[in-house]
Amino acid sequence: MAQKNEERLRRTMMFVPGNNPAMVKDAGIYGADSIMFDLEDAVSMAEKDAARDLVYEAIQSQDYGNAELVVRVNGQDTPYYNNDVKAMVKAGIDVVRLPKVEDAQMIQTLEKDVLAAEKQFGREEGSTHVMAAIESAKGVLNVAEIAAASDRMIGVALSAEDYTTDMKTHRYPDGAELEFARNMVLHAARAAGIAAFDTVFTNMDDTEGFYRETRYIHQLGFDGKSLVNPRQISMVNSVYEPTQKEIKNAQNVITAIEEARIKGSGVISMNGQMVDRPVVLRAQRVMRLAKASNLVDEEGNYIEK
Ligand SMILES: CC(=O)SCCNC(=O)CCNC(=O)[C@H](O)C(C)(C)COP(=O)(O)OP(=O)(O)OC[C@H]1O[C@@H](n2cnc3c(N)ncnc32)[C@H](O)[C@@H]1OP(=O)(O)O
Ligand SMILES: O=C([O-])CC(=O)C(=O)O
Ligand SMILES: [Mg+2]
Repeated sequence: MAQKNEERLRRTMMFVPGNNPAMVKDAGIYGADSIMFDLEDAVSMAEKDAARDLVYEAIQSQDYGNAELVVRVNGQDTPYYNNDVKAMVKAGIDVVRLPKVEDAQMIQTLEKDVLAAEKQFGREEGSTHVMAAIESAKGVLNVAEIAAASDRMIGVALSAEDYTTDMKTHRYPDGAELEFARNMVLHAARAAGIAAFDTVFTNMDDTEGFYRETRYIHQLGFDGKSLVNPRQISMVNSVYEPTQKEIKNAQNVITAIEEARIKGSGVISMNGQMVDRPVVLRAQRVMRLAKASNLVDEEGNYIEK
């Protein structure tokens, strides 16, 4: 079952077109934290039913390792939405990603439909998580209530291709057109205690632009990014990978606070720097990222390369 909380890293959520048998089959080999099968915009109208069947079969039969399995279903205003939700819950998907979410009511409808499908197909009630893609001005303005709309919510994602279209602009290299939306999505996610995902970057040849954008959203505090291509996974991971200095510092913080706890104190001084709960929480996140990047062993010791 999917982990809702901080324990699961969600740096990379890779779109996999649901109508492409080879991509669906091999999606697990690239090491994405989350694999997102797409039934929506990557799939033509004529292929909607075939894609749903293909993804359903793959979830049942393929081994995707530890990756979280997500499906982007078709929107609630389409004739495909109901069958998508039913089939994916029946298959045991971890997370249903609803596109073009504009208000909390849409998430409450999804929650009701997911619960009905869990009951119908004998799946554990509450085991299917959901997330929202924010793709319009209305969605951005309502993102705080959307993020808090259901206990099943694990995250909110900004979807900049549709969003910039709605805003009557397009994407520029400096990203100024996304500044407000990025900050709204991120703050809504943090206030609701769920993950924030930045949008896709679609120019496969612009590696420098991809790094620049990833460094920027990492600095803002996003958990990760939606991706369209396996080559983008290692680039995101390298940006999210902590440095040796950050790891050593995190280890010292965790050791020092543990020693302080034994002595009955919650706040200590380390090299002139105050160490309290927020510092410890940041250190624990650094160690989770270090472990996921194979930079430390099970005991948390740095692995010299
Ligand atoms: C705005 C939106 O809604 S975005 C979301 C919808 N869009 C998508 O889902 C698009 C997904 N991505 C793709 O289809 C492709 O990566 C493209 C079209 C962007 C680029 O295609 P290519 O240049 O052919 O990719 P590339 O040469 O890097 O492919 C290398 C390998 O990775 C595989 N691959 C590429 N993209 C993906 C993917 N998203 N998922 C799984 N496998 C993939 C290819 O099949 C290929 O495998 P092979 O070596 O076994 O033949
Ligand atoms: O969710 C995404 O990043 C892709 C997408 O649909 C969009 O940008 O409109
Ligand atoms: Mg979109």
